[in-house]
Amino acid sequence: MRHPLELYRAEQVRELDRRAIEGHGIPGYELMCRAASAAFDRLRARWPEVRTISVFCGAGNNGGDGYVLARLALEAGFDVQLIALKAPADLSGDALRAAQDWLQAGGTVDEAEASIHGALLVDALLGTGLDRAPSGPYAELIDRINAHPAPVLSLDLPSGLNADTGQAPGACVRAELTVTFIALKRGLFTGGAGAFTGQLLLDALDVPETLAEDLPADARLLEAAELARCLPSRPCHTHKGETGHVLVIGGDLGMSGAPVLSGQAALRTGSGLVSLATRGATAAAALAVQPELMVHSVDNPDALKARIGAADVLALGPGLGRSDWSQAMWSEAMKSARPMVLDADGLYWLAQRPRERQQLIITPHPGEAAMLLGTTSQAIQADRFQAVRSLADRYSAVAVLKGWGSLVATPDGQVEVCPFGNPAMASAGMGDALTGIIASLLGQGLAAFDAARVGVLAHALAGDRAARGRRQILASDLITALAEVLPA
Ligand SMILES: NC(=O)C1=CN([C@@H]2O[C@H](COP(=O)(O)OP(=O)(O)OC[C@H]3O[C@@H](n4cnc5c(N)ncnc54)[C@H](O)[C@@H]3O)[C@@H](O)[C@H]2O)[C@@H](O)CC1
Ligand SMILES: [K+]
Repeated sequence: MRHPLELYRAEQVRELDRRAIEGHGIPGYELMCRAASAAFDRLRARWPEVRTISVFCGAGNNGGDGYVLARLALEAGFDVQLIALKAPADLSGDALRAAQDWLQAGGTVDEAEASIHGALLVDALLGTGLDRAPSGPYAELIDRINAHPAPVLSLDLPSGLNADTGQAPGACVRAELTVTFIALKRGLFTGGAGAFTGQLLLDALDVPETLAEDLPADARLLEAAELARCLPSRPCHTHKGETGHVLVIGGDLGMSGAPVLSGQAALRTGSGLVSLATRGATAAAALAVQPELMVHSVDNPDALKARIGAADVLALGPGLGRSDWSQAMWSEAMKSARPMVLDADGLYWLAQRPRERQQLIITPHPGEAAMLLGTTSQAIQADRFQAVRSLADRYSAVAVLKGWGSLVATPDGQVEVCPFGNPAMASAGMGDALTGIIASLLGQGLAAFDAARVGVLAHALAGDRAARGRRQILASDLITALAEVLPA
């Protein structure tokens, strides 16, 4: 049924649960038992030496999963401590039945304050039902779990994480392994989620293949194989005039490095010709760094117009600045109908003077996204899916929202999520490299959405390749690594 790359909102996963129960006659308690059993199998595979566990159960069905897992572990001869935030008698539905079966099997229930004695902690406090920041005993218990030295297995979601947004509104469990059920929740892949999930595994609970028919996924995960799929191999007679001429426009005084990085990235991604249109004073410095670039000193709009006439694709914004020169260059470039990637101060000018144009890709980080949508970066991060859709809609552009779990959206609401990339990439110039990669792909004939999503993917994979075991990499390291991740 669901392709494993398809991502859903919590409400859609509830609908899948409902269809399994009502449409296919699989009782809710049976699903709960399958979930617990799948998680217990993973627990034993991951921590084969562990025989003592502490299971933390909340008041809903996530807690029910915990009760069933506790019973399965008890029956398998484990020493099981169960700490509950609500007395079994106060539970309802399947969770109540799970708790009754636990007690029937001889299990006991500790209160929230009990000292924790497991060598492994199973987090079944909150799942997709989270509807507010944990407080009181929930927040205290989450803090105690995180302070405890034992590893944590989270059921369905790390408790405290919002399944839709990937944000934790308050305390949130930091798991070493998360086993998620039925379908992938979109919030597991962006925002702050990576800090909480640890390794992530999906178990679809053997529900019928047809369950997700007529239920379009909310978003889709990018996979590495897309690179080879979207970048066909080149015919033997390819020459440099056939692979797109990229013009990078930027490099105000003191900012000549940014367009050079974009230009280098475009060259490495496969552009045959890459030109820079930059300020007279910085042109010589740019040329000295990378002789394969064609560097033009452009001091007025007419000079830029001539350069645009010779190019196939524009990358507008790297180091563009906010001076009169910057504004004049921006206005001239925006008149052209060439496909364009707009980044950095190019986005600053767009926020000042919103306008529509065909074939536009915008690549803001959360701060720039906030500027474009007239809000704060906290508000952007609070719901990145909503933000990237708003950007694409408001600017009639393909929008890339950068940051962990980069998102790419079309104006009609399609969203793809990049699950690659790493914290060693948190350094200056990474965005300039991405701009150059995407512009290069546009120049090689990819449609705007493909150029953006495959560009984000290539950038993240090159970042992962360059980072292997390193704390920090430079944008130039990533650009060099592009050669290793792009198909020949
Ligand atoms: N049949 C099903 O629907 C299945 C559900 N499953 C499990 O059920 C979970 C969803 O169950 P529920 O919808 O009962 O939701 P949860 O178990 O996630 O939590 C809901 C309860 O927590 C309370 N709550 C929400 N936020 C809180 C907060 N910050 N602090 C304290 N309490 C809070 C709610 O008021 C409600 O009582 C899934 O994540 C999954 O683990 C699985 O067993 C698979 C089958
Ligand atoms: K949980």
